[in-house]
Amino acid sequence: MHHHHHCSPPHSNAMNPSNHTSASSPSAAAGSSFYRRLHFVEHVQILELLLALFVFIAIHAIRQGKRHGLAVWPVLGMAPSLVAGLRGNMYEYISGVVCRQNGTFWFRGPWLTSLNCVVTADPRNLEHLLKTRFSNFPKGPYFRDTVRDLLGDGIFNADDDTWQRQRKTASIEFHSAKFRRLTTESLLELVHARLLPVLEESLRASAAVDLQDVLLRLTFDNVCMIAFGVDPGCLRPGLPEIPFARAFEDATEATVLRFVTPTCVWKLMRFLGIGPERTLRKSIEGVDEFANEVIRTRKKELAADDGCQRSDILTVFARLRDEEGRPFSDKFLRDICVNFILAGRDTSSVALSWFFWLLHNNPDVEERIVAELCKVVSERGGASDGEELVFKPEEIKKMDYLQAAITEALRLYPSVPVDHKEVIEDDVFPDGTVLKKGTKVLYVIYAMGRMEAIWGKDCREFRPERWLRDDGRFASESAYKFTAFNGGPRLCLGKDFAYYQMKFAAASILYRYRVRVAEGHPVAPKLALTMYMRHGLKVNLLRRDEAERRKCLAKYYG
Ligand code: HEM
Repeated sequence: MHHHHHCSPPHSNAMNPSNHTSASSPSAAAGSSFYRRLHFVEHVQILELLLALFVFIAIHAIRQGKRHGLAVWPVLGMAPSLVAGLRGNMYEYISGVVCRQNGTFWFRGPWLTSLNCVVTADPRNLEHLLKTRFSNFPKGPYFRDTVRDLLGDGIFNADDDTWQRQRKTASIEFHSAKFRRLTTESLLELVHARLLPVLEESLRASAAVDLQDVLLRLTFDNVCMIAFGVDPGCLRPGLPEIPFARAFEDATEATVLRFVTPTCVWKLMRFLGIGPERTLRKSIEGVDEFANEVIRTRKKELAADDGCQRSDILTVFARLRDEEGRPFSDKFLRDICVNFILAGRDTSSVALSWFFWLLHNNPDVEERIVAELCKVVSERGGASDGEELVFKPEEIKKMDYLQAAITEALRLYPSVPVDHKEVIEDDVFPDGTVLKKGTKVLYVIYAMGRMEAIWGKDCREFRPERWLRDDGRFASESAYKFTAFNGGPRLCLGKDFAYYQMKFAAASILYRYRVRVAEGHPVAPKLALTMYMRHGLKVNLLRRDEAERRKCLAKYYG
C-alpha cells in the first residue's frame, strides 16, 4: 500500500516554517504603501483604508490557504471557506481539501468557538486512532454532554467500563444462534408480509414511490423488533405516521442541531425550554413513553414466566444482574434500547437507497446480481416457486457478488460519512500530526472511499469486481481503509446483521422488480450525521419476469 495521498504535487508539511519568508513580502509592501499614504492622510478616505486593509488580509488569508488547505481569516478562521462548501456538496468539498493536504489538515474555527479540530482520512492515522491507541481516543466529554439527554449511558455514548460491559453482553448476544433466528424470522415477516405488498401496490397503481422512505420504515420496524421485541408497524400500506417513530426522528434531529449551536446557547435554550430544545424535550418524552411501556410489560412477562423464549436486546439485559446482584434500572434499560435503535435505524436503509441509485446508473451490475440470484435458486434443485420465492439464510450467504456490490455502494456512500474522537493525552499521528490533549479529531469516511492512494485510479467508479477474488468469492479489506463500519474494538456490532438485512431485502426486491429512478429526480446527500438522500429516492417499479431472469442467467453463467 502506498501512503502518499497525492491529488496535487507533493508539497511541504503543513507545519513547515520555510513559507514564512514568502508570506512576509506582501506585508512589507502593504506596510510601506501604508506609510506613504499616511502623508496624505487628510485626503484618504477611511473607506479606502479599510479596503486596503481588507485586500492585505485577504491576500494573507488566501496565502495561508495554500499551506493549510483552506483560507484562514482573522477571527473567523476557516469558517468563511466552508460557506462555499455549503452551497455545493460539503462532503466532496472536504474530501478535496483533505486530498490536497495529503490526508490530514487542521481545521481552524472562528475565535472563541470550540470548532478547532484535526481532519484526517489517512488509513495509518485511522489504525492508530481506532486500534493501536484506542484508549487514548474516546468519544469524549464534549460528545457525551451534547447527546446525553437522548442517549443517556447507552453504548453509543459510553466510554470505558460502561461501554465495555454493554459491548461484551451485546456481542455475545449478537453472535448467538437464538439472535440469528430472531433476525431471520423478523426480516422474513417484514419483507414478505409488508415490504413486497407495499411495492406491489405501487406497481399496480403505476405510482412512483419514495424507496428511501419505504426502506427507512422497514429498518425502523426491524430494529425495534431486535431491540424491544416489539413491531411499531411503520411499514404498512398507506405508510402511516407512527408517533414513536416521529418522536425518535425529531429527537435525533434536535440533538444533532446542538452540534452546530454554541454550547452556552443551547444550554440556555434548554433551561428556558424554548426553540429546538423545546421540541427535543417533547420528543424525548414521546420516546420515553413508548420505551417505558415496553419495559414495564416485558418485566411483568419475565416475572410471570422465566422460561420466556424471547431473545431481543431488552429481554437479554433485563435478565442480567450487576456486580451487586441487582437488576438494571428501567432508565438504563431504556438507554440501552434507545441506543440500539439509533445505531440500527437508518444506516442500512440509507445504504440501500444509494445502492439502488447506483444500480440504476450501472445496469450491467444489476443484471449480474440478478444472474447470481437465479444461479443460487437454480442450485436448489426442485421447483423454483416464482413470485412466492423466499431466499433462505444459507442462500443469502452464497451471494458474493451482491455482497460486493453493497460493499462498493458503502465505499462510495458510507452511511456515516464522518465520525469523531477526542484526544485524552498528547499524542502524535503516524503521519506526524501533533495532537494536544483535548484536540478533537474528525475522520472523513466519505473522503476515504474516494482516494486514489487507497483504491487506485478508478476510485470513483462503481465497480463491485474490486471486492472479488479470482474465484469470484468476496474478499474483505482492512477496516482502516474501508471504514464504513468503523474498526478496532468499536467496530459496528450490527455489521453481520446489517449485511444480512441489506442482502435479503435487495435480493427479494431485485428478483421481482426492476427499480427505475423517476426521471429528473434530484439526487444529493443531506448534510446530517447519517447520509440520507436529501430528496429521498422516487422510483418506478417494473415487473421482472422469468424470461428476463433467464436472460441474465444465460449472459453471465450460460
Ligand atoms: C449499513 C449499515 C451500517 C453501517 C454502515 C454502520 C456503521 C457503524 C459505524 C460507523 C459505527 C461506529 C459509530 C461510532 O462509534 O461513532 C457503528 C457502531 C455501531 N453499530 Fe452500526 N452500522 C450499520 C448497521 C447497524 C445495525 C443494523 C445495527 C444494529 C442492529 C448496528 C449496531 C451498531 C452498534 C450497537 C454500534 C456501537 C458499537 C460500539 O460503540 O461499540 N449497526 N456502526
